[in-house]
Amino acid sequence: MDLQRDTRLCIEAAKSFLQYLIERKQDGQNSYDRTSMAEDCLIGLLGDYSSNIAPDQQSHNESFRAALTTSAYLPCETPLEELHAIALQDLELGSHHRGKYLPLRAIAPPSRATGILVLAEDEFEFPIILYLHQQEEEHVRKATDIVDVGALLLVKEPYFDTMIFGTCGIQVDHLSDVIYVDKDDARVPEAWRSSIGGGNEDSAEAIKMKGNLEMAQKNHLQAIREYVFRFFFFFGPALIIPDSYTRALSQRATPDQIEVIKRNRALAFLETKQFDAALSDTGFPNFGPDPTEKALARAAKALYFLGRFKEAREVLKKLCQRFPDNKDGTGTLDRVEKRCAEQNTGDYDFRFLQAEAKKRHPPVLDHATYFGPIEVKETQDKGRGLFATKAVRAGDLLLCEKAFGYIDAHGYDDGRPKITVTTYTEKENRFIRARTDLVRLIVQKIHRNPSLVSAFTAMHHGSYQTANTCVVDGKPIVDTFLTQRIVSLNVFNYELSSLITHKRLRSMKHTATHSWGIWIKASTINHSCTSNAYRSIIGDMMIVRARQDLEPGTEITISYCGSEEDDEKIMQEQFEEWQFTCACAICQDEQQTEASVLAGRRQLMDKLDDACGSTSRPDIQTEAVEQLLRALKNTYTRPANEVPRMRLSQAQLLLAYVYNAQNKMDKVFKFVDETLISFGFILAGLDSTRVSFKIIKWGLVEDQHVEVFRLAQEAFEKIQAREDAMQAEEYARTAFKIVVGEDSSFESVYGK
Ligand SMILES: C[S@@+](CC[C@H](N)C(=O)[O-])C[C@H]1O[C@@H](n2cnc3c(N)ncnc32)[C@H](O)[C@@H]1O
Repeated sequence: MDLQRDTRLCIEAAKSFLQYLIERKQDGQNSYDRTSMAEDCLIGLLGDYSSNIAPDQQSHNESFRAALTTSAYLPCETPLEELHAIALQDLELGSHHRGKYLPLRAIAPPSRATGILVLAEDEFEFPIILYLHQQEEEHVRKATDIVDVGALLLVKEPYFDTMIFGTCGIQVDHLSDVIYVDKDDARVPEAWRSSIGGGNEDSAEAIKMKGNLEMAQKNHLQAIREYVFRFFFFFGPALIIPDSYTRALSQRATPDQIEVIKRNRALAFLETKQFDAALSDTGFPNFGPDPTEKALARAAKALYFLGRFKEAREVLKKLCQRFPDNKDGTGTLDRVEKRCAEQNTGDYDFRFLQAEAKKRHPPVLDHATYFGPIEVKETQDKGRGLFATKAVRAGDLLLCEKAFGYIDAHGYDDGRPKITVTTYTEKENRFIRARTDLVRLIVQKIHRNPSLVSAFTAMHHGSYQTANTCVVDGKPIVDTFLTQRIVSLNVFNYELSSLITHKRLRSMKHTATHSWGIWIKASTINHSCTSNAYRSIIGDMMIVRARQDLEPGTEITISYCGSEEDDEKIMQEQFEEWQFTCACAICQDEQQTEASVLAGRRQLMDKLDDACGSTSRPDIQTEAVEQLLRALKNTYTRPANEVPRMRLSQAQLLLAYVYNAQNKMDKVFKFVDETLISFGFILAGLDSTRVSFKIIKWGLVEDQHVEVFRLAQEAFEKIQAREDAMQAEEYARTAFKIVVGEDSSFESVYGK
């Protein structure tokens, strides 16, 4: 959020609060003490908030909260009925008031910072700033829909602390720590009940009608969203709140009325992405002997969004059977059948996925997750890991997983307001913003859908001590700090698709990662610099393919940070974020090699870079480069198929191209061979022995290998070795499939 805008919002909120105080003062409703305290509070808020922002910083942006997060603390695990009320004057600064709850009433309109700021009072009319974090963004739900003037809330185990503006207030970091209540709630102070006016006289039917009216008022938007919902699988702003129906259900009603109210509320829950609750309101799985069309249709939708495609299919079959005229039934059944097929076989229409990823913003795709021959097991020293359950070949699909949470940071460049902390660079900024948004997205998702909590919280979270309870007051406990930790240890970032990355690398352009996501199963894969699997991306679908032939029981590994770094120190620094030290063959070899040898290798590498980097291909001093390569090879004691030497490959490939241009075919084969050997491949048929071309062992396939195999193909064609050329082309295609995730786009990049 733009600081200027942020400040303006605060000032506006503060002004309206001051106005409110003045009016109350004029009405004789306010004691002087209280008003002056409120004013102090505001002066603190406005003064510190705006004076902290130097004018030259105002064009910069970012999440204050991201930079100034409080130390982690656990959410409240105690049911409300076991907590005791506390008043503001009894709060201690810097304390989490365990065992207590604080009833508050909002007394000014809310404003947005990275969360929602609202001025509230307790029953003794003491004002306080309440800072609600992890709330939905304004474009999803208006702040006034969350907490407007007059809203009553109970803050569980309130955390009273100084805030970023230098004033003090109540920080609510965990969504489950605040409960919004009705004026009828027994815990609402008596004074507020009477001031708000009479009890609830509306009948269930009357309140239901109100709910229907709310729905009807959104008719136009609703129609649009229904269209989007069906065809683009994307929700627009969640405007319909199921509260009226919930209130209606708390009144006396006949079973038929309850049935109807629940069905209506199911739709409202669907609209607000509360799929568990929607499903429960439809009656699923026991619809009774005479299920209604709406109950079946809504249950199927909820199941679809929860990824429970097989159950959705059964419900839809029932819907189509009983209500053959239902306009959604057959179409949705077709779609569900496709998801079931994807889930069972991993048979995706990848061309379609690529097209969808380009078209959708954000590129969140409508496809099912496939898990191939894999299982999660404990490793000896790396926590859990993913293992192959069957023999697989290089290029085989191990999994294709839809993201649990996904953020496309493209929006930060133009459309949406930027947020930046001035002490962070632009790149770090994007990084912080994306993570902050991803945490909020996940917190919101699991808060709304308790059935998803356990899979997410089982993800690796290092030494973080989690709460002992999962559910309190009938709602899932959502620990923001645990979510932050899980995101930081498991997040990956990408371009829109690996196909785009591949094309960019091919044309020597820089790649730019914009998207951040969490993939639950894929996150069980441990790192190795000599990994035997490769992850690629299409929109929010992560694809993991075998990079080599794998025996059953082999631990599947991927590289967390690319293989271009071969400086051990730099590599290990990258792992600090994940809190481990890599002990793969490359890292071990670096550690065991004498410092003088490493220094000599670095010097030779610099010379090699100079020899290759400054000249255009035909001008390269081939003999000098070959000599440097020979000297470099002598600095390694173990063979390349055990300890790959990726950095040598660039010069080797360059030589292969130069010799190809000079039609020195023996040299072409030699340097194609050496390029691949540097990546750990073992090959036959690329030397003077006239055996057929064959990969005996796949190495660490990377994007450039598609070109390497195509060069081999061209060279074989030149010497009329057709079968070997065809074999090389097949390898090029397999390499493409591994790095891009699919090979249906191969021709679009390389032609026929
Ligand atoms: C994305 S998780 C991988 C799955 C994790 N092992 C689990 O139990 O869920 C990343 C964490 O796994 C561990 N890890 C991954 N690769 C490792 C390696 N090569 N050596 C040691 N620990 C590793 C580290 O604790 C790291 O923070």
